Order: sequence, then C-alpha cells, then structure tokens
Amino acid sequence: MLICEKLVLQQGSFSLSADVAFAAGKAVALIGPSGAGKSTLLAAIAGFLAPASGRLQWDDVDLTDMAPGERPVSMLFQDNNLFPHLTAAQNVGLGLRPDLRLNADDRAVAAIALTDVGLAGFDDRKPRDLSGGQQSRVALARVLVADRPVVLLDEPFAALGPAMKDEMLDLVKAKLIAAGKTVIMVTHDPADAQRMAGMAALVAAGEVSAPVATDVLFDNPPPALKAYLG
Ligand SMILES: Nc1ncnc2c1ncn2[C@@H]1O[C@H](COP(=O)(O)OP(=O)(O)OP(=O)(O)O)[C@@H](O)[C@H]1O
Repeated sequence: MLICEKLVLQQGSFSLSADVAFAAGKAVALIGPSGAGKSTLLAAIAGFLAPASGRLQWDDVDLTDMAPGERPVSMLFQDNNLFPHLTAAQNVGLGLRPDLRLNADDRAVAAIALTDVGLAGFDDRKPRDLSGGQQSRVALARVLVADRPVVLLDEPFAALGPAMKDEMLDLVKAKLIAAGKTVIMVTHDPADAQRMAGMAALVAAGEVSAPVATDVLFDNPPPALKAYLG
C-alpha cells in the first residue's frame, strides 16, 4: 500500500493536503480541475518535490526522504522523456541501467520489451525517426524493464489522437495493470478513468480525496467534480 500520511505539498503559494492510501496492485485515476495539484501529488510520490510536512510510505518503507532513483516508482510523462541521441533500445535500457552499461542479457531484455509494446525491430531507431505514438511505446517499454511496483502516469498520451491514445491505454492495462502494478494515472477524461481504473480520487480545493470506486464517483459526483465536469 502506498500511504500519503498527512502530506502537505507546497509550490509557491499553492498548497495541497493528502491523507490517503493507494491499494497495492490497483489502478487509481486522479481527476480534478486544472491547477488543482494532480501533477504536484505525482511529483511528490516520485521524489521530485519534497513535502513541507507529512510522510510517504510504501508498505514498511519510508520514502519521504528517499532519492527519486531509489524509490519503487516509475513515471511516464507527456513528453516521454526520451533522449534524442540514444536509440530506442538504449532509451529502454536506461530503465535497466542508468549508466547504460548494457550487457548482452540487458540488450535482450530491452529488445523483448520493445517487442512487447509492438516495436519489434525498432531497436536502432532514434526518437526523431519515430512517430509520437511510437515514442510513447518506447517510454512505456522503459517503464516495463524498470519493473518498479508503482507506476505514475501524468497524462502521457494526451498529445496523441483518440485512437492512438486508446491503444496506449489498452497497452498500459495489459502490461502494467494486469501485471499487478500500482498505477496512479492523471486524467481529464472521465471515460479514460472508467476504462482504466477501478478507483478514482478527486483532487480539488487543496485536497486529495480518498480513492473510491470510479462508477460511484461519477454516478454521484461531489460538487467540485460536478462543477469541473460541467
Ligand atoms: N514551480 C512552481 N512554482 C509555483 N507554483 C507552481 C509550480 N508548479 C506548479 N505550481 C502551481 O501549483 C498548482 C498545482 O499545479 P499542478 O500542475 O499540480 O496542477 P494539475 O492539477 O496537475 O493541473 P493540470 O490539470 O492543468 O495539469 C498550480 O496552481 C500551479 O500554478
């Protein structure tokens, strides 16, 4: 279980409180108005933002002061975070070895991950020679080889067309959620939340609400969600 215990997060004058738990092996959609703090919460879980107070815990491990690279967490961003000078296989390999000293076994694992996301044979392509959807697949393959138990998705597919986005969401479902990862996904689209995640949590008015069943949240939305959904 990932526990945000009385977390207070601050960015300039913005403040967000989170006193919630995310069940291990489940997918939770984070939904709420623009600027409500969804990315802020993910940044704190990933370790890019130190909390002003409170604790972050994964099972028995206190993550609060742990460096990002040591956390049991991977993150997928909208810009994919691919290095332009590295090949697809090397970009995937970074998920195995940040120093890129890949041995033959590592290279085989990277090639299998690329095959898993539908990019068999694309190993030597640089990001500039890949479409946006293919770049998203490379970034997903890197998350697969990193094999961390918690995966954070900060709208990584928002720039893709609807069909491509749905394909990527289905891949996430098949490769991460079905594999038992704890997935926390920011989305602006209730349909994505319902398609992907059994649970959803509202981020609004400076607070992260406890995750509840996605259908329950959307069937009977609290006022802040009603206002946001229009
Ligand atoms: N580096 C920063 N310095 C000051 N304020 C910041 C900083 N980064 C973010 N903020 C503010 O923190 C608040 C929360 O931002 P955040 O990006 O977490 O919201 P969000 O819910 O993810 O929004 P969106 O849905 O638009 O992506 C916003 O008011 C934003 O302006």
